[in-house]
Parts: sequence; C-alpha cells; structure tokens
Amino acid sequence: MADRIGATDDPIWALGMMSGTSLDGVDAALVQTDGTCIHAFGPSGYADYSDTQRADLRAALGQWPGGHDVHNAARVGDAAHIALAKTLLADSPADLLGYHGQTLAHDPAMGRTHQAGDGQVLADTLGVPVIWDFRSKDVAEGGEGAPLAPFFHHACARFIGADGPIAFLNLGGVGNVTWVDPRIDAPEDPNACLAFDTGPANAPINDLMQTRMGLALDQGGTLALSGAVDDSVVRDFLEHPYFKRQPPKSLDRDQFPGLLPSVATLSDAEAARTLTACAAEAVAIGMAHCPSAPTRLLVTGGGRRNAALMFELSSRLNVPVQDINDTGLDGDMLEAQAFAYLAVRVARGMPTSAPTTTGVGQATGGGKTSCPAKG
Ligand SMILES: Nc1ncnc2c1ncn2[C@@H]1O[C@H](COP(=O)(O)OP(=O)(O)OP(=O)(O)O)[C@@H](O)[C@H]1O
Ligand SMILES: CC(=O)N[C@H]1[C@@H]2OC[C@@H](O2)[C@@H](O)[C@@H]1O[C@H](C)C(=O)O
Repeated sequence: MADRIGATDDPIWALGMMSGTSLDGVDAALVQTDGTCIHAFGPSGYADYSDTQRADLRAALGQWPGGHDVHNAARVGDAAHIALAKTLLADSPADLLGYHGQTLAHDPAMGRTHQAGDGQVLADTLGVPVIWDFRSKDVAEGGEGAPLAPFFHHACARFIGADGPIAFLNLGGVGNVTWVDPRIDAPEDPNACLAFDTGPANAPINDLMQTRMGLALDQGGTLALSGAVDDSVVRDFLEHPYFKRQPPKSLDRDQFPGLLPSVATLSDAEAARTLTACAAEAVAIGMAHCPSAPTRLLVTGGGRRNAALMFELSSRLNVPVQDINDTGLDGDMLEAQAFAYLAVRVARGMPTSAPTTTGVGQATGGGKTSCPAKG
C-alpha cells in the first residue's frame, strides 16, 4: 500500500465515513484527492440506524473506553459502517478508508476524546487500509480535537473557485463555523483558516421534538415558524461561559444541559422557535470572531433544511446565507467527504489540524492506520 497511498503525490480514491452527533445514521462518500486538491467527488450513500442500533449507541454516550456499553456500541457501529461501505465499494473501489466512528465523549480540557469503532475490524473485513481515531493525537497535544473539517473546507473553497474569504457553517447536532481564505495555499498557514464550534444547533430542537411529540425533528422548521421567540430565554442562554471563550473551541453534544429545561414552560411552538433562535444567535456571536467579513456563509448539514433556522440566521447576519448545494457541493455529505480527504492527508504525513482550527500547539496530523490482515 505504501507506494500507491503514502509515498506518491498521485490522487487516489478514498471513502470517508461519518456518524454525526444526531445519531441518525452513517454517511459515506468517495473523494479523489492527493491530500491537497480535490480532484473529483465520487458516489455517496447513507444508511439510517435501526432503532435498536441507535439505542445501543445512545446507551454508550458519555462513556470512555472500557465503559459498560462501549464494546457493544463499537461492535454495532463497526457493523453499520461495514454494511454501507460494502455496498459502495462493490461499484466504486477505494484505495483507502477514512473512518470517523461515533463520538461518545469529548473532553479536550482533560486531553481526551472518544470515538467508538475499531478501524482494524473494518480493514480486515473490507480488505482496504483504514485511517481512524482522527482526534486523539490533537487533544493529546493540547488541541480541541475538533472541528477537523476545516482543512477540507479550505480545499472546497478552492474547488468552487472562491477568490476571497468565505465561511462554512455546519448545522448538525452541534454547529461549527470555518472561515477560510482560499488565496492562501496551505490550510495550516496562520492566515488561512479560523474554525470553532458555535454552540448547540439541531440537538436541542430534536430533543424537544422527541420529548414533547415523539418526533425526531422539526421537519422544515414548521413548528418553530408558527411560534414566537422568548427573548429572555435567548438572553440567558447567551450568558453561558462558552460564548466568552475565544476560538478555536469545541463542544460535546450535551454541554448545554440547562437549555431544554429553560423552555419548559413555553408552548411547543414557542419552545421550538426559541431553541431555533438560540442556535442562530450562537452562530451570529461566533461570526464576530472571523478575521474579516466573509463574502458569504455556505450552510451545510441537515439544519439547512430548517426554514426557521435559516430565517433566524439571515436576520441576524449581514452576510448572504446560502445553502451550500447552490455551489455544487453536497451539504449532506461534506463531513463524510472531509474524512476521506483527511485520511489521504494522514496517509501522506500531512497535517490535519493547526493552531487556528483546533488550538493545537503546532500543525499536527492525527489518525491511526490499520492495514488488512494478510489472509
Ligand atoms: N428536513 C429537515 N427539517 C428540519 N431539520 C432537519 C431536516 N433534515 C435534517 N434536519 C436536522 O439536521 C439533523 C441532521 O443533521 P446532520 O446529519 O448534518 O447532523 P450530524 O452530522 O449528525 O451532526 P454533527 O454535524 O453535529 O456531527 C437532524 O437531526 C435534524 O435536526
Ligand atoms: C468531537 C466531535 O465529534 N465533534 C463533532 C461534532 O459535530 C459537529 C461539531 O461537533 C464538530 O466539532 C465535530 O464534527 C465535525 C465533522 C468536525 O470535526 O469538523
């Protein structure tokens, strides 16, 4: 593998796989890259977790290696990723896999982060080298371990031909922003990127919908659009110490435990609208950290389908807010593609994070490599 994957500058095909904080399912996507430029995007796929799989993963949230439910969660996660990868690889072979796994716990202040999954199991089963455990080295070196998509965002900005600073906003369970200047060649250059998690995004909205209505999400933001914002809840939310921290900074999924209780006395519609406004306000506060005003904010992740969230964002920001799909990129697959791109960088000894993206002391490359057992 070393000659083709690690020791040349040729572009190769990598399959990236990501299971996000929403715990909805697995995204997988192929990218052809040399670790610097995106040469082409390939096929992608998605597999929903079954209720049982989701319950097994959810049971292990917050646990560290050795925790009671971790072994089972890793087994379930590995199997779900293997099934999806087999489908895609049958028609579209890949030279390398990037396997993010499911984040179960994240505590960079204590130098630890935990993504369930075993890359060796995938390598042995699929017969393809796997890069995995992307975040541990960064946190061990004092970084936040997240977000890691920013170097890929930098490559995306160049791929779409942006000629000045733009920003990417991922609206998943948690939100994260990357400001990039595509005129600067190397993403690790101190002036190329600034990235950080903005705050809770869809996770509290989903939790509200689940608790009150037994629904997974506020489809289209319809419920929120029928209610009004309770400004006093938003004001209290903004007092959280996270918003006083300078970026880079990152969040665990459940770091705002007081948010859901703070809307307990509101009607369903008001509660949904208020949580939506909180997510948007967190982004607006975050955007003030950008080194210069970006010409546009490209929104990726499932939250871009929430019309209430997009409205609340646009009304708070004075940059155009645009669905990333308008640029030809795929807002449902960007994170999976990011881990394909990062896998190639790891295999080639290139950095995957920098002081401006995770706060790590110096540009560093994370990731473990597992090669298939010789059969
Ligand atoms: N049609 C829709 N209307 C409203 N919200 C939606 C819609 N589709 C997706 N979402 C929201 O987006 C979430 C999924 O987004 P995404 O897949 O980007 O998250 P993730 O990758 O799991 O999270 P993260 O990026 O934090 O790891 C859903 O849980 C839901 O809250
Ligand atoms: C620790 C962890 O898994 N963080 C995720 C999460 O989901 C969104 C946000 O919080 C981001 O920091 C990160 O994922 C993306 C893919 C990233 O690393 O860029």
